[in-house]
Amino acid sequence: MMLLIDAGNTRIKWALSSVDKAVTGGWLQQGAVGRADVATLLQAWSGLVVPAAGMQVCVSNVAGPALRDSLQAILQEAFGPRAIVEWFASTAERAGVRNGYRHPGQLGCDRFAAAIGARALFPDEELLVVTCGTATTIDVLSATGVFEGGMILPGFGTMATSLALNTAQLPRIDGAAPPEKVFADNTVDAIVSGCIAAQVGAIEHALAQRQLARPRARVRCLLSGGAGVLLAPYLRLGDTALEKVDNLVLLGLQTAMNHGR
Ligand SMILES: Nc1ncnc2c1ncn2[C@@H]1O[C@H](COP(=O)(O)OP(=O)(O)O)[C@@H](O)[C@H]1O
Ligand SMILES: CC(C)(COP(=O)(O)O)[C@@H](O)C(=O)NCCC(=O)O
Ligand SMILES: [K+]
Repeated sequence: MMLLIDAGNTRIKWALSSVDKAVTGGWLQQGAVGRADVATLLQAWSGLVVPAAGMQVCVSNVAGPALRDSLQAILQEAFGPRAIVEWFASTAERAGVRNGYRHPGQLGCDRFAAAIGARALFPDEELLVVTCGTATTIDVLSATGVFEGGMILPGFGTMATSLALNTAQLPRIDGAAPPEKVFADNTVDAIVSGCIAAQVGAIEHALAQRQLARPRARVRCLLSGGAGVLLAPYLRLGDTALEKVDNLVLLGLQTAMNHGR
């Protein structure tokens, strides 16, 4: 049994996985909580049955040291010394993915995990790995498993919130429905439409740049993260296949754990 944890800047996602190495995904249980509700994880995890050999835990945390301390305390309280915890980190190579960052440790460990998960799902394919969370990241993984590099931009929610914070007249748009028209006739729809355009535009631009650089290569685009569902219907990727994948980071942690260091 393995407890996999993806602590992002907005939400903490987790899943309990069996140790059957042949299976990718196949969660026994899963959940997600907002960062402010991290304490509620104690209740969720205290009920888990701990195997005799202990509970293997793998955490990807990009949400800072305070959240790490909270998670550490919760894991300690839930499992005590029976928790065997790995704090997943970006390294030069893991589970068949080579990290092309100049300083490998600087790459967000969620991005490295997502790349490992992507390669487990589509081995030997060139992939554009897009994660639409607090930030949107757009990363290129070569068919030979090299994380070649990527882009970071404000995520959909972060973009919209920054407008509300930095202007006098623009409201927050939390939970707004997708707009009926691209060129909107009201403020909320205009913000949503603009932020969708920025996100979708960045993804399409990234794909076009990759195709310019390698015209004959086939690329598959993987879309993950909280805002992925909102954005997917607007993406126009031509011949490029689009796969919506839940929990790419958790899949990557599972793959990395099964692969060993
Ligand atoms: N139902 C939804 N519709 C649109 N956007 C959503 C929805 N749920 C979450 N989001 C967006 O997803 C982002 C959080 O996604 P998540 O993958 O949990 O981020 P992180 O990994 O950074 O914690 C928020 O910025 C929010 O904009
Ligand atoms: C880019 C990120 C903020 C994404 O975080 P998220 O949206 O998943 O909360 C995170 O991967 C991070 O802090 N990266 C470190 C810098 C880098 O990857 O280059
Ligand atoms: K992200």
